[in-house]
Amino acid sequence: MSQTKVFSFASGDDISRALSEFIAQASGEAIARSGRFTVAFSGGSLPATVCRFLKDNPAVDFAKWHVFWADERCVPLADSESNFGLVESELLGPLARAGRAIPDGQVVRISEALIHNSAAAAADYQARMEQLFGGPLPPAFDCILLGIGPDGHTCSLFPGHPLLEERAAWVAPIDDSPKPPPSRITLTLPVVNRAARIAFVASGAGKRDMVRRIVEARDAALPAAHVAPPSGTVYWFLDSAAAQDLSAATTSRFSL
Ligand SMILES: O=C(O)[C@H](O)[C@@H](O)[C@H](O)[C@H](O)COP(=O)(O)O
Repeated sequence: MSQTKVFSFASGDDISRALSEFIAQASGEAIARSGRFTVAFSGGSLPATVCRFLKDNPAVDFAKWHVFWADERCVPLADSESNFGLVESELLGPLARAGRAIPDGQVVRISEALIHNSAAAAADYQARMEQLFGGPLPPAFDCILLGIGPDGHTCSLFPGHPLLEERAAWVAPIDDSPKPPPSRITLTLPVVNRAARIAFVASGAGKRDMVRRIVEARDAALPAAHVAPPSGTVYWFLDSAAAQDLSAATTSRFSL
Protein backbone atom coordinates (compact mmCIF):
# COMPACT_ATOMS: atom_id res chain seq x y z
CA MET A 1 0.00 0.00 0.00
CA SER A 2 1.38 3.38 -0.89
CA GLN A 3 1.45 6.06 1.76
CA THR A 4 0.11 9.57 1.16
CA LYS A 5 1.14 12.77 2.94
CA VAL A 6 -0.66 16.01 2.18
CA PHE A 7 0.89 19.36 3.10
CA SER A 8 -0.78 22.74 2.77
CA PHE A 9 1.22 25.98 2.78
CA ALA A 10 0.26 29.63 3.19
CA SER A 11 2.17 30.90 0.17
CA GLY A 12 3.90 29.84 -3.02
CA ASP A 13 7.26 30.69 -1.47
CA ASP A 14 6.50 28.37 1.45
CA ILE A 15 5.78 25.53 -1.00
CA SER A 16 9.04 26.20 -2.81
CA ARG A 17 11.05 26.29 0.43
CA ALA A 18 9.52 23.00 1.58
CA LEU A 19 10.17 21.39 -1.82
CA SER A 20 13.79 22.48 -1.65
CA GLU A 21 14.18 20.74 1.75
CA PHE A 22 12.22 17.69 0.62
CA ILE A 23 14.28 17.20 -2.53
CA ALA A 24 17.55 17.84 -0.68
CA GLN A 25 16.64 15.05 1.72
CA ALA A 26 15.53 12.66 -1.05
CA SER A 27 18.69 13.40 -3.00
CA GLY A 28 20.96 13.00 0.03
CA GLU A 29 19.44 9.64 0.98
CA ALA A 30 19.58 8.29 -2.57
CA ILE A 31 23.20 9.39 -3.08
CA ALA A 32 24.25 7.88 0.26
CA ARG A 33 22.60 4.60 -0.75
CA SER A 34 23.39 4.32 -4.44
CA GLY A 35 25.77 7.15 -5.40
CA ARG A 36 23.18 8.89 -7.57
CA PHE A 37 19.79 10.61 -7.52
CA THR A 38 17.32 9.87 -10.31
CA VAL A 39 14.57 12.44 -10.73
CA ALA A 40 11.89 13.20 -13.34
CA PHE A 41 10.35 16.65 -13.88
CA SER A 42 6.99 17.62 -15.33
CA GLY A 43 6.32 20.84 -17.21
CA GLY A 44 3.70 23.51 -16.63
CA SER A 45 4.12 25.65 -13.52
CA LEU A 46 6.09 22.95 -11.68
CA PRO A 47 9.72 23.70 -12.61
CA ALA A 48 9.50 27.31 -11.41
CA THR A 49 7.83 26.30 -8.12
CA VAL A 50 10.22 23.42 -7.46
CA CYS A 51 13.45 25.21 -8.37
CA ARG A 52 12.92 28.68 -6.82
CA PHE A 53 15.08 27.86 -3.77
CA LEU A 54 16.36 24.42 -4.74
CA LYS A 55 18.85 25.84 -7.24
CA ASP A 56 20.64 27.67 -4.40
CA ASN A 57 20.39 24.88 -1.83
CA PRO A 58 24.00 24.22 -0.74
CA ALA A 59 23.09 20.80 0.70
CA VAL A 60 22.39 19.27 -2.72
CA ASP A 61 25.12 17.39 -4.61
CA PHE A 62 23.79 18.14 -8.11
CA ALA A 63 26.80 16.46 -9.77
CA LYS A 64 25.23 13.10 -8.83
CA TRP A 65 21.83 13.88 -10.34
CA HIS A 66 20.35 12.07 -13.36
CA VAL A 67 17.52 14.19 -14.74
CA PHE A 68 14.61 12.89 -16.84
CA TRP A 69 11.23 14.28 -17.84
CA ALA A 70 7.93 12.75 -16.70
CA ASP A 71 6.53 14.03 -19.96
CA GLU A 72 7.88 16.06 -22.84
CA ARG A 73 6.33 17.85 -25.76
CA CYS A 74 7.59 16.87 -29.25
CA VAL A 75 8.99 20.33 -29.99
CA PRO A 76 12.54 21.66 -30.45
CA LEU A 77 14.45 22.02 -27.18
CA ALA A 78 14.60 25.79 -27.64
CA ASP A 79 10.83 26.08 -28.22
CA SER A 80 8.90 27.97 -25.53
CA GLU A 81 6.64 24.85 -25.24
CA SER A 82 9.57 22.59 -24.27
CA ASN A 83 9.44 21.08 -20.78
CA PHE A 84 13.22 20.66 -21.00
CA GLY A 85 13.43 24.41 -21.62
CA LEU A 86 11.58 25.16 -18.37
CA VAL A 87 13.98 23.05 -16.30
CA GLU A 88 16.91 24.49 -18.25
CA SER A 89 15.94 28.05 -17.37
CA GLU A 90 14.87 27.34 -13.77
CA LEU A 91 17.61 24.91 -12.71
CA LEU A 92 20.18 23.67 -15.23
CA GLY A 93 21.23 27.13 -16.44
CA PRO A 94 21.44 28.72 -12.98
CA LEU A 95 23.43 25.73 -11.67
CA ALA A 96 25.87 25.93 -14.59
CA ARG A 97 26.36 29.67 -14.03
CA ALA A 98 27.03 28.99 -10.34
CA GLY A 99 29.68 26.37 -11.22
CA ARG A 100 27.49 23.51 -9.92
CA ALA A 101 26.38 22.05 -13.26
CA ILE A 102 24.69 18.69 -13.57
CA PRO A 103 26.98 16.83 -16.02
CA ASP A 104 25.40 17.10 -19.46
CA GLY A 105 25.43 13.33 -20.07
CA GLN A 106 23.20 12.96 -17.00
CA VAL A 107 20.48 15.22 -18.39
CA VAL A 108 18.31 12.95 -20.51
CA ARG A 109 16.40 15.14 -22.98
CA ILE A 110 14.07 14.02 -25.77
CA SER A 111 16.07 13.44 -28.97
CA GLU A 112 15.53 16.56 -31.05
CA ALA A 113 16.14 14.52 -34.22
CA LEU A 114 13.03 12.44 -33.46
CA ILE A 115 10.46 15.07 -32.52
CA HIS A 116 8.50 14.48 -35.75
CA ASN A 117 8.04 10.81 -34.86
CA SER A 118 6.72 10.50 -31.31
CA ALA A 119 6.86 6.66 -31.36
CA ALA A 120 10.55 6.73 -32.27
CA ALA A 121 11.20 9.49 -29.71
CA ALA A 122 9.50 7.44 -26.97
CA ALA A 123 11.42 4.25 -27.90
CA ASP A 124 14.70 6.18 -27.91
CA TYR A 125 13.91 7.78 -24.55
CA GLN A 126 13.10 4.36 -23.06
CA ALA A 127 16.35 2.92 -24.45
CA ARG A 128 18.34 5.69 -22.76
CA MET A 129 16.49 5.03 -19.52
CA GLU A 130 17.37 1.35 -19.83
CA GLN A 131 21.07 2.23 -20.17
CA LEU A 132 21.01 3.76 -16.71
CA PHE A 133 18.49 1.60 -14.88
CA GLY A 134 18.89 -1.74 -16.68
CA GLY A 135 15.89 -4.02 -16.95
CA PRO A 136 13.71 -5.92 -17.28
CA LEU A 137 11.66 -4.29 -14.49
CA PRO A 138 10.57 -0.70 -15.05
CA PRO A 139 12.91 1.88 -13.52
CA ALA A 140 12.35 2.86 -9.90
CA PHE A 141 13.02 6.62 -9.81
CA ASP A 142 14.13 8.13 -6.53
CA CYS A 143 11.69 10.98 -7.07
CA ILE A 144 9.08 11.95 -9.68
CA LEU A 145 7.70 15.50 -9.63
CA LEU A 146 4.17 15.78 -10.98
CA GLY A 147 1.63 18.48 -11.71
CA ILE A 148 -2.10 17.98 -12.20
CA GLY A 149 -4.22 19.46 -14.93
CA PRO A 150 -7.75 20.86 -14.57
CA ASP A 151 -9.06 17.54 -15.97
CA GLY A 152 -7.05 15.43 -13.49
CA HIS A 153 -4.30 14.51 -15.94
CA THR A 154 -0.76 13.97 -14.81
CA CYS A 155 2.34 13.39 -16.95
CA SER A 156 0.65 13.25 -20.39
CA LEU A 157 -1.86 10.66 -19.16
CA PHE A 158 -5.30 12.05 -19.87
CA PRO A 159 -8.78 10.94 -18.67
CA GLY A 160 -10.29 8.15 -20.76
CA HIS A 161 -7.12 7.75 -22.86
CA PRO A 162 -5.95 4.20 -23.74
CA LEU A 163 -2.45 5.08 -22.45
CA LEU A 164 -3.81 4.65 -18.93
CA GLU A 165 -3.95 0.92 -19.68
CA GLU A 166 -0.35 0.72 -20.97
CA ARG A 167 1.48 -1.95 -19.00
CA ALA A 168 4.48 -2.84 -21.22
CA ALA A 169 6.15 0.39 -22.39
CA TRP A 170 8.01 2.59 -19.90
CA VAL A 171 7.74 5.60 -22.16
CA ALA A 172 4.83 6.02 -24.58
CA PRO A 173 4.03 8.38 -27.43
CA ILE A 174 0.79 10.34 -27.59
CA ASP A 175 -0.33 12.26 -30.67
CA ASP A 176 -3.80 13.31 -29.55
CA SER A 177 -3.07 15.15 -26.31
CA PRO A 178 -6.10 17.31 -25.46
CA LYS A 179 -3.65 19.80 -23.92
CA PRO A 180 -1.57 21.37 -26.70
CA PRO A 181 0.78 20.58 -28.24
CA PRO A 182 -0.86 17.27 -29.29
CA SER A 183 2.34 15.29 -29.83
CA ARG A 184 4.24 14.24 -26.71
CA ILE A 185 6.04 11.41 -24.94
CA THR A 186 5.19 10.38 -21.39
CA LEU A 187 6.20 8.02 -18.61
CA THR A 188 3.58 5.31 -18.14
CA LEU A 189 1.89 4.23 -14.91
CA PRO A 190 4.15 1.14 -14.45
CA VAL A 191 7.14 3.51 -14.16
CA VAL A 192 5.39 6.18 -12.12
CA ASN A 193 4.18 3.55 -9.67
CA ARG A 194 7.68 2.16 -9.05
CA ALA A 195 9.02 5.47 -7.72
CA ALA A 196 10.22 5.77 -4.13
CA ARG A 197 8.77 9.26 -3.81
CA ILE A 198 6.19 11.10 -5.88
CA ALA A 199 5.59 14.79 -5.22
CA PHE A 200 2.45 16.37 -6.63
CA VAL A 201 2.62 20.16 -6.69
CA ALA A 202 -0.58 22.18 -7.16
CA SER A 203 -1.68 25.67 -6.34
CA GLY A 204 -4.65 27.95 -6.86
CA ALA A 205 -8.39 27.65 -6.29
CA GLY A 206 -8.81 26.26 -9.82
CA LYS A 207 -7.31 22.96 -8.60
CA ARG A 208 -9.23 22.59 -5.33
CA ASP A 209 -12.05 20.35 -6.59
CA MET A 210 -9.63 18.20 -8.58
CA VAL A 211 -7.34 17.83 -5.55
CA ARG A 212 -10.27 16.69 -3.39
CA ARG A 213 -11.49 14.22 -6.02
CA ILE A 214 -8.01 12.72 -6.36
CA VAL A 215 -6.83 12.74 -2.75
CA GLU A 216 -10.06 12.00 -0.86
CA ALA A 217 -12.52 10.49 -3.35
CA ARG A 218 -9.82 8.52 -5.27
CA ASP A 219 -11.98 9.09 -8.36
CA ALA A 220 -10.79 6.40 -10.79
CA ALA A 221 -11.80 8.52 -13.78
CA LEU A 222 -8.89 10.83 -12.98
CA PRO A 223 -5.42 9.72 -14.12
CA ALA A 224 -3.70 11.26 -11.10
CA ALA A 225 -5.78 9.00 -8.83
CA HIS A 226 -3.95 6.02 -10.38
CA VAL A 227 -0.64 7.21 -8.96
CA ALA A 228 -0.13 4.92 -5.95
CA PRO A 229 3.33 3.32 -5.83
CA PRO A 230 3.00 0.15 -3.69
CA SER A 231 6.40 0.69 -2.08
CA GLY A 232 6.62 4.45 -2.34
CA THR A 233 5.14 7.56 -0.78
CA VAL A 234 2.98 10.16 -2.50
CA TYR A 235 3.43 13.70 -1.18
CA TRP A 236 1.14 16.62 -1.99
CA PHE A 237 2.54 20.14 -1.85
CA LEU A 238 -0.49 22.46 -1.98
CA ASP A 239 -1.22 26.07 -1.29
CA SER A 240 -4.17 26.85 0.97
CA ALA A 241 -6.41 27.62 -2.04
CA ALA A 242 -5.78 24.23 -3.66
CA ALA A 243 -6.20 22.47 -0.28
CA GLN A 244 -9.40 24.33 0.60
CA ASP A 245 -11.86 21.49 -0.11
CA LEU A 246 -9.87 18.87 1.83
CA SER A 247 -10.98 17.90 5.33
CA ALA A 248 -8.66 19.09 8.10
CA ALA A 249 -7.80 15.49 8.92
CA THR A 250 -6.32 14.94 5.45
CA THR A 251 -3.54 17.51 5.71
CA SER A 252 -0.62 17.32 8.06
CA ARG A 253 2.11 19.70 9.21
CA PHE A 254 5.11 19.63 6.90
CA SER A 255 7.86 17.43 8.23
CA LEU A 256 10.42 15.25 6.56
O1 LIG B 1 3.70 19.07 -20.35
C1 LIG B 1 2.80 19.33 -19.59
O2 LIG B 1 1.79 19.92 -19.96
C2 LIG B 1 2.91 18.99 -18.12
O3 LIG B 1 3.90 18.14 -17.78
C3 LIG B 1 1.56 18.68 -17.49
O4 LIG B 1 1.35 17.36 -17.11
C4 LIG B 1 1.43 19.63 -16.31
O5 LIG B 1 2.23 19.19 -15.24
C5 LIG B 1 -0.01 19.78 -15.85
O6 LIG B 1 -0.80 20.12 -16.96
C6 LIG B 1 -0.16 20.86 -14.80
O7 LIG B 1 0.27 22.08 -15.31
P1 LIG B 1 0.22 23.40 -14.43
O8 LIG B 1 1.08 23.14 -13.23
O9 LIG B 1 0.82 24.47 -15.30
O10 LIG B 1 -1.20 23.65 -14.09
